[in-house]
Amino acid sequence: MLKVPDHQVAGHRGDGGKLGPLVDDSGRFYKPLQSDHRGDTELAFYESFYSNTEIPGHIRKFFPAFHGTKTIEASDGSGPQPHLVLEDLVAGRTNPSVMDIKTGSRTWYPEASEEYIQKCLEKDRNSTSVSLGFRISGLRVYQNSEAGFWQPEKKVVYSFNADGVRSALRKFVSSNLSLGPNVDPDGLYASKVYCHRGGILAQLLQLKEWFEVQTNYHFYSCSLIILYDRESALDGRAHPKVKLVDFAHVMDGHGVIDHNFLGGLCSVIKFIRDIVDEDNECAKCEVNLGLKENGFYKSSTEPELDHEAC
Ligand SMILES: O=P(O)(O)O[C@@H]1[C@@H](OP(=O)(O)O)[C@H](OP(=O)(O)O)[C@H](O)[C@H](OP(=O)(O)O)[C@H]1OP(=O)(O)O
Ligand SMILES: Nc1ncnc2c1ncn2[C@@H]1O[C@H](COP(=O)(O)OP(=O)(O)O)[C@@H](O)[C@H]1O
Repeated sequence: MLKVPDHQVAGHRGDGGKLGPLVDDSGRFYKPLQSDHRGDTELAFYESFYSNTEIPGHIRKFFPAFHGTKTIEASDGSGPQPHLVLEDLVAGRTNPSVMDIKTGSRTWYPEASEEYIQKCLEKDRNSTSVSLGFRISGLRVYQNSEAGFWQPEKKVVYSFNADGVRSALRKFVSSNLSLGPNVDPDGLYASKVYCHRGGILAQLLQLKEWFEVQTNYHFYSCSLIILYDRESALDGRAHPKVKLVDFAHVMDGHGVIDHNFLGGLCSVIKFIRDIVDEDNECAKCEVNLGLKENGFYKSSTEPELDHEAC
């Protein structure tokens, strides 16, 4: 049985008669192949990425598994349409908290039309993309069974400045958002989600190591998805994950570092590190996990990070 995903936080949505992704109950996410070059580009990326034997296994895990394409009834009622068949990143989680971070200060790619570049430039300048190297495109934070999710409206998210981004990243790991906007977010889950062994920070550092050397692809307008399970966060099983999605504008890297994405990634890491640095529980974790050396964060060299409590 296909349905519009409950946990989608950004992008084109399939409700209200529009074209958007669908999910089934066996853990698959069906993204419509966009009719212009975007669909072809994204399909070509998945095929290239999963046939590229140079991509290390510990890097593949940052990408949704790819199961080819399938023609299914589209969400907008337009009849059977081809879709990418992907792993549903939140399958099996009851109330996942999810954030979409569009990474890179520049979302337009060199070969784009002047009209498209202008449209992207406007969004990049009017958001934190240019100033911070990334922007939050959407988020959804689970609170409790009574309050449900905190999910600010799109126009609120799009108006975040640097302080808004900082606050949203802290709210993402807080338990008291339902008490109202005047209550300081408690950051209760920061240690379990951001700096936990195998947590978001360690995964981002691992991804950064790859971006420091990979020159095959340039990831324009691509998003980092960060997610975790709040309900089990306090007993150390938050299962925090970093994933990459949206490859509709991935270009050939031509042997050059993707400094646009890498710069944005470093900036995301810095924002999360600042939250971690202020957190007492996290301070213990950093020492235990050896994330820091002489006061500086070092990149993880562990090929597989596990989820044991630190
Ligand atoms: O169609 P629009 O104007 O809503 O723009 C889409 C963006 O929505 P936004 O307006 O920024 O909320 C949308 O952004 P989000 O994923 O919602 O952040 C995508 O960038 C989409 O591009 P593509 O499907 O990845 O090629 C964008 O589509 P295109 O700009 O490629 O048409
Ligand atoms: N494989 C996936 N599994 C679960 N959710 C996904 C997956 N891919 C994307 N999403 C959700 O859909 C949103 C939009 O995805 P994206 O690929 O950027 O679409 P668009 O091209 O319409 O912008 C993401 O922010 C995320 O919430």
